[in-house]
Amino acid sequence: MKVLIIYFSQSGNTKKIAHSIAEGARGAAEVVDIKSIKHVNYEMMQDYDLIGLGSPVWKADPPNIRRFYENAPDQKGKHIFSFATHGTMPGFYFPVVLPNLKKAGFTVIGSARWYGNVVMPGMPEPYYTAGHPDEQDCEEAKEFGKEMVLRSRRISAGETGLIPPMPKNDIDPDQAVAIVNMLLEYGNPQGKIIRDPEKCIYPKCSCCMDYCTMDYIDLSCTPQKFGSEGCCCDDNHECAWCFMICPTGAIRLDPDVYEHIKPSIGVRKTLFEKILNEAEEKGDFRRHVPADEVGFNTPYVIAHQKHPYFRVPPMNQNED
Ligand SMILES: Cc1cc2nc3c(=O)[nH]c(=O)nc-3n(C[C@H](O)[C@H](O)[C@H](O)COP(=O)(O)O)c2cc1C
Repeated sequence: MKVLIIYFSQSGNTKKIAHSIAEGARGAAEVVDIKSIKHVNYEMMQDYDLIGLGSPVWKADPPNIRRFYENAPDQKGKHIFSFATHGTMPGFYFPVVLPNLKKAGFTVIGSARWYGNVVMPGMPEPYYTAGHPDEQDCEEAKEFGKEMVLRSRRISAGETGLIPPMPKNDIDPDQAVAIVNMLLEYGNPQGKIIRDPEKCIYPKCSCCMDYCTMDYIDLSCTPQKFGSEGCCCDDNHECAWCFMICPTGAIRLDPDVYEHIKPSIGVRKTLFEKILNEAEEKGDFRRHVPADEVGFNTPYVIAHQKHPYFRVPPMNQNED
């Protein structure tokens, strides 16, 4: 059996889980390849019997994952499993992603999710889920990878009863209201993203262009293109990665990041704590950061006041 694991990962959590899943799958399948979604096309998927598709949770699904399944040609029953990493509110991911994979013609044979640290300009540092994915998460991911290969084989051999039902849309009402409100927000809730060409050192650096989830940036053309609007980014998917990884501070949020995040500090605290306390009681969440040490007074970009706020490796050094 040939398995292809495809992932999108901004801050590295999903990539770590994807590699653990691949390691587990290698114990049961002949060939297991792993690739970032940036390096995958539909044609190459035809060579594989089983696909694994993973990403972080962004409200529901990140826009590049949505683009992947919405544009996919009919997959004629090809087996797929879905996996995700997330912060406090994973609720909408599987109920949105799995039916869409089915609509694209995949047979969805399983799904699993793990907690991951959250790196966003205005989110607490440390965050509640810091330390995840940890060793136990990776062990679980290995098991999951192996189980998916074995399940795919058995389903192909006729045990179609092993195909799990589509998830019920039974999200906790508080979480649902919070997520729906986020989805309805107009523009980027973290602020409009603006690039100052005077401070930009392109072509010496092309980080923002290489890492843009939506390929919104092209600094090689004239006039240069930056963001969803061409001259700035105001996409409501709440990404601010170019701002986080720019080494020179050429990319800023408008209104100014400090002014922007001040009013939102602590707004979601009660909800986050309620959700995580319940998850902890159910044994779904293991804390590495005690609740009273979560950095609500030190949002990420205040805790890390140096550029880049988050260091990414040059794209060509990414082995997958
Ligand atoms: C733009 C953005 C939106 C996010 N939205 C959610 C969300 O709605 N629910 C949630 O639980 N986590 C959310 N997160 C947290 C990520 O899902 C979490 O940090 C994930 O582990 C990141 O994975 P990565 O390191 O592979 O990028 C969001 C993170 C970002 C950057």
